Amino acid sequence: MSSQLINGKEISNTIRTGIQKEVQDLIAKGITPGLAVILVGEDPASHTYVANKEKACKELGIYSKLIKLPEDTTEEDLLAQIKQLNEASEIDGILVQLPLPKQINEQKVIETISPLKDVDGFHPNSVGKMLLGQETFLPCTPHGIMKLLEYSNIEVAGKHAVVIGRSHIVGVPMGQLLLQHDATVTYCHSKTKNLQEMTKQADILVVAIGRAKMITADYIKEGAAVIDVGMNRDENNHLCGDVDFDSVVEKTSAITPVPGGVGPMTITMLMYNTVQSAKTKLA
Ligand SMILES: Nc1nc(=O)c2c([nH]1)NC[C@@H]1CN(c3ccc(C(=O)N[C@@H](CCC(=O)O)C(=O)O)cc3)C=[N+]21
Ligand SMILES: [Mg+2]
Repeated sequence: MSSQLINGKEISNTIRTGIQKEVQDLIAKGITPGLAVILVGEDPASHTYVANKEKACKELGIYSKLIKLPEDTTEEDLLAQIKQLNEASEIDGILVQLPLPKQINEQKVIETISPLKDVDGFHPNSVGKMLLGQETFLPCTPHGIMKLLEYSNIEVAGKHAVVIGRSHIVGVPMGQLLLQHDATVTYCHSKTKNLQEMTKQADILVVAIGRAKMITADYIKEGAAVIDVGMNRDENNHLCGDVDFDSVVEKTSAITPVPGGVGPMTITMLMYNTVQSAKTKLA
């Protein structure tokens, strides 16, 4: 079967063109959207993601403020920084890059961010609203995946969607958004028995495990759409996903690559949320 390559880079660019227009309109009205990114420590992958976020802001005309803090930053100092940003009128969105060093309680950090500036959609206030189907900031990766499906004309309603992974950042909200679009949703995780039996029922399979190339052809139903959230390094230090792309591609009707699939969409939806936040300043 011939498979559709879901080009996240291209879909991102299409959506970013629309966002750029919105930014220009806001700037014309005296409002420059602003995003603050706090990066604690020296994790190289985090530095790459943050650099990509900065680049996207620059391209779209969004003001970005990067705050780099040392690995040994205290929780108290980080919370104080966040509180300042909560009050800063030039800042519409606050993102604290995860994971954080072990001396810092992530949940406490997330709950300190003003829900009005929670462009990651991780605050309990945002999570609760999402669960209830109320308007709020949606978490960027699951929201980006819904956009990939939409722009690729992959129907969700009535389909069996299987999500592997139950993180608060990806798996759990992913299943919820798919449910809201009328999919039948199954969650799988590390304690799931007979994972292959589950995934072989998926019309739409979303993989967010964090293990390089774990999902091979044996896990895939013929004609499935496969979305790979993984971001790993293989034995040659090349970026790769959780899906063994070469093994599964022929069985799929559509599939995302890594890189160039979900990653760019995560950043695009962050830009989207930041602009949505800035728009609340309009009279
Ligand atoms: N508070 C918070 N919010 C996040 O949204 C968040 C986070 N913490 N911590 C880490 C994860 C991961 N993440 C990615 C963003 C962009 C790419 C991305 O741009 N990927 C490119 C390639 C990147 C590369 O070249 O290494 C691609 O897939 O094409 C990947 C991963 C956001 N995250
Ligand atoms: Mg993380």
